[in-house]
Amino acid sequence: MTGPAPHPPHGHLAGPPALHAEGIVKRFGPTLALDGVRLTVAPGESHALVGRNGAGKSTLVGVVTGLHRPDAGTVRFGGAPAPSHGDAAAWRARVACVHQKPMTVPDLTVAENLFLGRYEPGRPFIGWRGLRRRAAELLGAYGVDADPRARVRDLTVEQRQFVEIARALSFGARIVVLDEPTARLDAPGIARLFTRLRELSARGVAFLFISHHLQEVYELCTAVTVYRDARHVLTAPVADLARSELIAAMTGDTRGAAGRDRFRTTARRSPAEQGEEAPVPVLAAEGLALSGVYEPLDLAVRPGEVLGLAGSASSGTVAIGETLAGLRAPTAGRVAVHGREVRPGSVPDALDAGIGCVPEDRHHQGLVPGRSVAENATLTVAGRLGPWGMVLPARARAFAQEMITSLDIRTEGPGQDVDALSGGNQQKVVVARALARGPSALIALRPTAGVDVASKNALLTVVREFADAGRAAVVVSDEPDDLRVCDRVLALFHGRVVARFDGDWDDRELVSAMEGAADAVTGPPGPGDDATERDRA
Ligand SMILES: Nc1ncnc2c1ncn2[C@@H]1O[C@H](COP(=O)(O)OP(=O)(O)OP(=O)(O)O)[C@@H](O)[C@H]1O
Repeated sequence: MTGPAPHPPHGHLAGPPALHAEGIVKRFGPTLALDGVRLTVAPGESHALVGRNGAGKSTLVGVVTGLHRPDAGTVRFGGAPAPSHGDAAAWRARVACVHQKPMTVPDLTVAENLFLGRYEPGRPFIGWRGLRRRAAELLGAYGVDADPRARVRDLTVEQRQFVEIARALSFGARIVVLDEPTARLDAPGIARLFTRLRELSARGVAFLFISHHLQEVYELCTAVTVYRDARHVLTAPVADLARSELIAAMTGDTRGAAGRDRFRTTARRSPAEQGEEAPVPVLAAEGLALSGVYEPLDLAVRPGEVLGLAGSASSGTVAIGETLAGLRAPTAGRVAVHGREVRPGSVPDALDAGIGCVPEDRHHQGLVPGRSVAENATLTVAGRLGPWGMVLPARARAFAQEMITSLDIRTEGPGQDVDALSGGNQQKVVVARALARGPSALIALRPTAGVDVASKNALLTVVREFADAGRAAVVVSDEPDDLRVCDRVLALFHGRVVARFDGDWDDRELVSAMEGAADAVTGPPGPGDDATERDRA
């Protein structure tokens, strides 16, 4: 299926490619991150770049945005050679990148952010009124609904992304790189983003879209390029490529190893179905509440069980998971492991009680930069492996090696610096770390964010096996694919349980419950199933 670059979707947008990269080679020390790859994005085209964790996507983004100087190869914008390295303003005028992490300055206003780094010729002072007026015009021109006087920190993720896009386009860029732009948006936000991107495409703006969500690729993009192990594998019109072919190109496996229904066959362990008496829960919460975030909740996760907490960004599910793991103190209620009460809001006590956590923000709560994969994977067991600061390398390396294999972490080995791993592989190290101490209960907050489609299954299999060994797991996610590993799922909307799913469920019902369409607890209650909301009045 390798072929020439796809044609632009609309005849009137023909012209030299918005972006053309060819023969790009990039090394990081001994690692060959890009091995002679190419990429061509036509004007007005929405082009997806996909590949497994570590395939080289972010490195390519770095090369075409002027961040990394390639060791070989050429980059052209609209037919003209890329600016010289170091001329940041010239790069910004050609290509923009909207990262998962906002590049805007949170304490400045929208207007200030839009005109940051631009001087007005002949005017020594900034005219604030003029600035705001021009900001309003710019926002209007790109259909961005944000007040120029608002501080960027007060904007929603969605508004911030639009401000960044408007800013980039006003610099003259005709191609925008979107790196996992939907990661922190809920379903309506994603729909609005896509509508806006389609409008901009129709006006000739090209997009390079990096995503592990293949359904989004099919929804938004007209062409797709696949990289695998630092090489270009395929470029094709999205419409011509079946999902199975796309996954096969990413994994190099034509036998469909990344089958999505893997967990459907796993026997779910609802005691109700098995007619058993409910065993004593491993992890229990009673009347757990966080004022203004989620309402009082009882939970009981039994041995062998994976409980799902499903909900969008504002549902409170992440906060519940963080409370269970001691990252937040609840305003009411208690948490216990095997009947032992855990001190509220204490991570060390939660760890001692046997709770392991995969936090949502791996950059702040997950990894220690500048340390090896083995050190990071075993951080919480430092005490067991040896005195502080003297982690026994052999045991740490053995555990890390086991995790590298079972979680499919792409690294040169346990001794590699964690900073050198790709984003998805760093996430897997965070999962390893949560398991390092042999916890009884695992709390996994959006564990597969940034993880590629094949690695997702490896990771969810690890969660399933963790529970199957008689322990308990809680998976917080808004992705039906993640929730398939669960025995039962509670769907939350605005801090309240709105639906319960037991046994086999329909993903569409689950998604509509997360979007607030269901406002009743559904599904048969199991005996002793106390995972319902309390004190609703
Ligand atoms: N700063 C760096 N130093 C050393 N190696 C690096 C560095 N950045 C990336 N690499 C290596 O380059 C390769 C490609 O990484 P890259 O981040 O481009 O992958 P990716 O496709 O974006 O992956 P992901 O989907 O996980 O984000 C990986 O083997 C990675 O370990």
